[in-house]
Amino acid sequence: MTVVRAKKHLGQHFLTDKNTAKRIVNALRPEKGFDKVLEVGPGMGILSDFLLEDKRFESWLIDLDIESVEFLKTKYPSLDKRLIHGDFLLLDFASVFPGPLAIIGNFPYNISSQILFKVLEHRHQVIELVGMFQKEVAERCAAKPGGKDYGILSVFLQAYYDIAYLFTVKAGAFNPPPKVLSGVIRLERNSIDRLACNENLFQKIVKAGFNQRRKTLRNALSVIADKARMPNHPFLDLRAERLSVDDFIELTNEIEKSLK
Ligand SMILES: C[S@@+](CC[C@H](N)C(=O)[O-])C[C@H]1O[C@@H](n2cnc3c(N)ncnc32)[C@H](O)[C@@H]1O
Repeated sequence: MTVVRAKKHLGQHFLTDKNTAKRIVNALRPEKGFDKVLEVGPGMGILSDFLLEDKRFESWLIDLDIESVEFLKTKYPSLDKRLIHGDFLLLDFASVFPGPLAIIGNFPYNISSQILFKVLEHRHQVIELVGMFQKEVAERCAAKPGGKDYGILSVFLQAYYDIAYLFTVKAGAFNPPPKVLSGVIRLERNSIDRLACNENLFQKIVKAGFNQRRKTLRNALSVIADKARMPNHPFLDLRAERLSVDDFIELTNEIEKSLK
């Protein structure tokens, strides 16, 4: 079988280390309630080999690269409609996967944030994600309050998912090797009721707070409402990076009350 030529614009760095591939697939926890797994960007199938062996769930693959898809068609002739040629970012989830599912991938790093925002958009279906990102992005997802990595992506993701940083992968595990280290993380959907607040206002507050992250929240949030209408709450004297997700929820509820 000829191999797929690595294309830079598709973020193609093929993992060659089978042990790493196995560790990524083994990090899935179907006992959490999914029976379908969608692999984003299977490339030449190093993760798919392990996924398709696992009979606890049904695996689906989507790749944007026609050369990869042709390669995988020959490699896994029985996959049929479970091998999709298409753009994950444009995938109409509801029509292909009506129920709960997990997402896995050694993701193309050039579209990491878009992948994560797509997952957030479909958070009611995506109950788990296991995958590899550029190490910095993986660290940002899992970051705790107080550090420079903690930002909008961390708060939005952690509002809906419990996140664990699993392990780091060196550039030498890929062909061609990327210029950066990689990190594998797992996102698990947390309790649906956690976000007991006005989600729209929550998102506005988080965005405004981090957009001017060196200012106290009282100053940064003046784009949302006049300072005089803000509650007298101690969180407003802090910078956004000091607040946990639960603190942001509490603040959202306080601000909503005082704006009524
Ligand atoms: C980093 S490579 C990983 C390939 C393979 N999983 C591996 O571990 O060797 C990323 C893969 O994502 C695919 N890809 C890039 N953009 C995509 C998109 N928007 N939707 C689906 N797949 C995409 C690329 O074609 C490539 O196969």
